[in-house]
Amino acid sequence: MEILDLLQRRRSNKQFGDIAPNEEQLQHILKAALRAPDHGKMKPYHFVVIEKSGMGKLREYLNAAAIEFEMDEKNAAKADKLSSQAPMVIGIVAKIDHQSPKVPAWEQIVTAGCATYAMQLAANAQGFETVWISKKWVEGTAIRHAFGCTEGDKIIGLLLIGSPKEDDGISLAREAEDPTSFVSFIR
Ligand SMILES: Cc1cc2nc3c(=O)[nH]c(=O)nc-3n(C[C@H](O)[C@H](O)[C@H](O)COP(=O)(O)O)c2cc1C
Repeated sequence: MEILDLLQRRRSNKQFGDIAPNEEQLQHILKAALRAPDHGKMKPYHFVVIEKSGMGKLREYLNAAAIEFEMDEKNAAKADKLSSQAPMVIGIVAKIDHQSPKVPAWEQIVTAGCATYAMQLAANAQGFETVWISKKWVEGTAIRHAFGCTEGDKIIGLLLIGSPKEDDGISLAREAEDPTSFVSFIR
């Protein structure tokens, strides 16, 4: 796929087939993350790859969060379902140095966000659907512990990745959007 076409028409999808990226495809995804713009070359992130065999554990962490935050039935059910939606999940932890004299926390979080988006695009480019999920669950004690978070860290997302549900390739927006109303110029 043409890179500009992907950039202009990518979309998220919560429906997945059974196939996860293989080792080589996963490496491409992770290597894309490492080239996110990064003030001070801090690499302020950590990625936790959850494969099919680890989904039972992810389910435990998310269910624990539902209890911890006293979620209503609807959200508890969503938390329970999340681990069965995609064949691979990558957890993204923003490893924030709150003492950095040069790079404020917000810049480090943006870098982790750019890394996440780079992973989405690298997955799309290899024929995989993705969706970035966060919600309150990612603040749970169990998942934070499992992801190796220290106090100042923030889990910014669970990136669900998998093959398209149907055999006809990844879903894309029909056409690029018109940016006119989001742009001004100084000339
Ligand atoms: C930081 C972040 C957190 C998100 N968390 C959720 C979420 O918890 N649940 C959800 O349905 N979508 C969430 N989204 C939005 C989806 O990933 C997706 O972008 C949205 O459904 C719009 O689809 P599109 O990417 O095709 O425009 C989040 C996006 C970002 C950037």
